[in-house]
Amino acid sequence: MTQGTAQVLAGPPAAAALLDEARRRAARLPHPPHLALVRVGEDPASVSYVRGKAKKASEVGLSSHVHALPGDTTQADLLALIGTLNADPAVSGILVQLPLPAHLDPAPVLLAVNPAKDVDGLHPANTGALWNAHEGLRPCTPAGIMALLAHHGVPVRGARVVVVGRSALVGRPVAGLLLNADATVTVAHRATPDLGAVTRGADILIVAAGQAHLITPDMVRPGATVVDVGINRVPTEDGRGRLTGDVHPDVAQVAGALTPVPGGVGPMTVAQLLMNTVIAAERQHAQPEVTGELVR
Ligand SMILES: Nc1nc2c(c(=O)[nH]1)N[C@@H](CN(C=O)c1ccc(C(=O)N[C@@H](CCC(=O)O)C(=O)O)cc1)CN2
Repeated sequence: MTQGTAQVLAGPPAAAALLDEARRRAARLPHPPHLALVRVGEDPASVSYVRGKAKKASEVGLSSHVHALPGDTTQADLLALIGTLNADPAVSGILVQLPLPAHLDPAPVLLAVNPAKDVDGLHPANTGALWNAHEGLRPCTPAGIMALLAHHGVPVRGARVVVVGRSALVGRPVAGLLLNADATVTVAHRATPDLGAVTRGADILIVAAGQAHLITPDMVRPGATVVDVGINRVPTEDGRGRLTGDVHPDVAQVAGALTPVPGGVGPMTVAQLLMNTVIAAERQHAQPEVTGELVR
């Protein structure tokens, strides 16, 4: 039972709209915004994501450079590169691809990025701004989810939203963005007893738990909007593997609307990164003093 009745909330058209806006706004700036992509090691998924980000950047008129560091790069060398990129006025945005190899501690690395260039929105200055509803750069997947819902006309204001997952990359920041948009937000996680009782209360259910098919049809209110953020690679007979989400395909029989995996939230992450780079470049153009090492 994989063919359902739920409306498909497709990512590509929403991503295309965001990319069009990024292209238009970038063209108004005196110089193309520049995105520095930092990757450490050769994790195949990270190699592919960073390559995709650089390709999309050039499609919307941004310049980019991939700083590919060897897998045995030290914390000090990585921090030194970030310092150089912070101080370079030609660099509009800096993204450090995650996860980093196990010997590197991501917290000081994210803290080292100038918040004005933090196009991943993960510096505490930006996460604090998010939770206080102040201006700042927003994390890409959460902001992409909000743009996806808006593109497909899903109202958030006043909705009961349940977020499953509390990661720094998705669960926590998307909860903050939803609160700022006047939703009533519940965050559930692995210690939540009777998860189904919580998720059945959702008008909008956002699942970023990293567990394939965690959400089954009995856990979804009929007609609810379900956003599947999971990207799980499951083995196939040909050995190539297949992507599947955190939401069981049969949920399409119950939900009113559902994001597919692939082709749902994923493309929004990259589009939002490029939009963030344009926003960062616009602010730096208006306020050149924040581009150096002054702002932490
Ligand atoms: N510094 C960051 N690291 C990571 C982030 C992030 O936002 N910032 N997010 C993820 C990975 N990611 C981007 O980096 C990402 C994941 C998925 C997609 C995507 O378009 N997925 C496609 C399927 C792609 C495939 O076939 O493999 C889809 O869902 O349709 C883009 C970006 C972790 N790291």
